[in-house]
Amino acid sequence: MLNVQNVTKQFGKRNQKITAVKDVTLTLQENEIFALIGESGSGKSTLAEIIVGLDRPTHGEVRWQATQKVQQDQVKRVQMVFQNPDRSLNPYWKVKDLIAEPLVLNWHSRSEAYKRVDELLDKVRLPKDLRERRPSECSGGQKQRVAIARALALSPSLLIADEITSALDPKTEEEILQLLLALKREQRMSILYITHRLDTILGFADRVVVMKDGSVIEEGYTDIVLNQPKSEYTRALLSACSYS
Ligand SMILES: Nc1ncnc2c1ncn2[C@@H]1O[C@H](COP(=O)(O)OP(=O)(O)OP(=O)(O)O)[C@@H](O)[C@H]1O
Repeated sequence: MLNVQNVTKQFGKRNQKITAVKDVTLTLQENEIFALIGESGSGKSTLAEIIVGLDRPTHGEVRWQATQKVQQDQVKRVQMVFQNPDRSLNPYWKVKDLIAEPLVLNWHSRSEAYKRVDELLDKVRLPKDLRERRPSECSGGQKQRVAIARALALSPSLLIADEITSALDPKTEEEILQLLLALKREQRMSILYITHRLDTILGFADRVVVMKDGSVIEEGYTDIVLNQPKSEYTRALLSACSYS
């Protein structure tokens, strides 16, 4: 579905360059959950922002279906949910307006957009009475579901979830993972799931890429990478989260 081809991203000026992503090549398939794993600073968010079109690579490119370059319009095909809903959701807006916003920005009338809000709340298993609430009147898990509903409004084929469960308790985290699995099944969408915790992805992600210092260290089917890690780095990540 999408190829990331030799992508490198550097920040900073000539004598103080930081290479956040180094020559990364990977392919995302249709209808799969693809996990991007690595410790803090390994380049996961930078790569995600390049895929979603929020940033441009210094070298390399992102291509859809082997032929099309990512363009402005294709940003609709990929939507991103961020770690902290308190930063991504406007606190003064009601849930119905937060979810309707991408539709209104894409030429739907407000009444048409509001009609879709109930359907989107349903998709993320939230009750309709949440429509009139503001983010401060929702729990952390509910806020992430609102952010997911908003991301689903434009029916993307790829959803990027960047550490979306890191502020949630284990039970709510598990519920969000189950929701993503259901969305993959029901919407036939792909999900790029970014986390630093390897233990959350078994039985969830189909494939995994392990990143370190901007480079891909290891890649493969999740159960194989977790049960037979090839690199020392992956083994260390596994023992850090006491996976056995
Ligand atoms: N806008 C920027 N300007 C300069 N350096 C940046 C910028 N964005 C990221 N970096 C640097 O690039 C490297 C990779 O950062 P990135 O946020 O992609 O890592 P990450 O794996 O997502 O980390 P985390 O899990 O902590 O979010 C880090 O060294 C970071 O300091």
